[in-house]
Amino acid sequence: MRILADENIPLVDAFFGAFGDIRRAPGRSIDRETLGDAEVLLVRSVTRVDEALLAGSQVRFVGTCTIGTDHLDLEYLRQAGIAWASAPGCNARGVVDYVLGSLISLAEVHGVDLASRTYGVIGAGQVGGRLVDVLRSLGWRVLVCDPLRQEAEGGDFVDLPTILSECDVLSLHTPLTRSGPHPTWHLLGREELGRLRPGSWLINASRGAVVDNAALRELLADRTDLEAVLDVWEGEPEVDVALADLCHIATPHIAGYSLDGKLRGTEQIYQAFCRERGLPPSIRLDALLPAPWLRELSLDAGADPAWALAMVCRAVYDPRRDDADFRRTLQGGSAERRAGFDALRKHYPPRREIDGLRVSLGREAPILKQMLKALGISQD
Ligand SMILES: NC(=O)C1=CN([C@@H]2O[C@H](COP(=O)(O)OP(=O)(O)OC[C@H]3O[C@@H](n4cnc5c(N)ncnc54)[C@H](O)[C@@H]3O)[C@@H](O)[C@H]2O)C=CC1
Ligand SMILES: O=C(O)C(=O)[C@H](O)COP(=O)(O)O
Repeated sequence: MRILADENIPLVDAFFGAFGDIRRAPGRSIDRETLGDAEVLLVRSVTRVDEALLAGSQVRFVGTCTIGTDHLDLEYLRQAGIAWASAPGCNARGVVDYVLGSLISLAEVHGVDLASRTYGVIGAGQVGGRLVDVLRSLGWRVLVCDPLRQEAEGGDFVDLPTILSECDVLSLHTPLTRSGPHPTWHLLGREELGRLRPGSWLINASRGAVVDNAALRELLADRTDLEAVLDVWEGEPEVDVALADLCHIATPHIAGYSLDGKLRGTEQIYQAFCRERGLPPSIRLDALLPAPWLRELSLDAGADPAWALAMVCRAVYDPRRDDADFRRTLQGGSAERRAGFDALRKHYPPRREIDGLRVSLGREAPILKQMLKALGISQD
């Protein structure tokens, strides 16, 4: 069997080597010619998979090692009878860790107690749902907007205008959709952005075009009370440099780039491929994951909880480093910036997820214990 894989998919040989010959190509340059006679196509989010790419090809299975599927033309795949799979939830924890790290940085700069803010999570699936659980377990007030879940489940959801009028922090976790009853393209357009509360913080680690980037740039230039954290950009790898300059944290679409999340993505596609072929999966990620560089921390039971939260989160992941790396790439011309965006993603350092850490407390400390539990951290 002939397999073509994005060169940035880790562990392709380990999981797919037994199935046939594997060729690799940069995801953005995969076209009809690169595809050749491949029967299996493994991609990440940067390859547009549609009729233009696949018509007349021999591809029978497409796997995207990502949560998002907006780069796949699912209707075409269905009509063409081509099996496909994505990796739901694979890197959700990494995105939650990114949001936590961003909040900690914002709180430090503004001298704000994170517990005093009201959080609005827009889109409460794998990522948003986990974020809501963590924030609520920390004892913070969280409002959730997810009209699809609201219609399906009823319950404790609010609409977008309520989020805009009541929340000090907005975090976007919807897919990018352009049709259907609740499309998300420019969900936060000029009008919605204009209704942000004074001193609001906006975090977008979903897809760039969920926010009108030009409108956000104009707003941030005008209203210095607002803060934005952007991991995703309209038109990436091209980035609106003026917008990035106005952001508190700006990163090149790496919010979900935990090592665990990336490897899980490959494993999930391997499992989906095995299911498709009626084969029992025989390779497990547990056996392939390297040990984390940091396994354990010890906290004194008398530590201040807000300080401890920041220390523990930052010990594992601090998005300020990614922000600094990214800003250096924004100095050059357009071609250099695009290359810089992709190079940072291709050579991303190993980053682990917070819930892989163990923390010992020494003696009883109920508030710290609850904080660690909220983060999903095991305690001795
Ligand atoms: N920056 C990054 O590195 C990453 C970005 N992502 C992006 O985050 C998105 C969300 O990921 P998951 O939570 O795993 O997806 P998911 O499909 O589990 O959840 C998405 C949620 O958004 C809701 N939703 C859809 N339209 C909405 C609307 N108009 N308003 C409010 N809610 C709406 C859905 O009902 C669903 O509950 C992905 O589709 C992907 O685009 C995902 C992983 C990493
Ligand atoms: O899983 C998703 O959805 C994401 O956004 C991924 O983190 C994107 O990773 P790449 O495919 O852009 O490497």
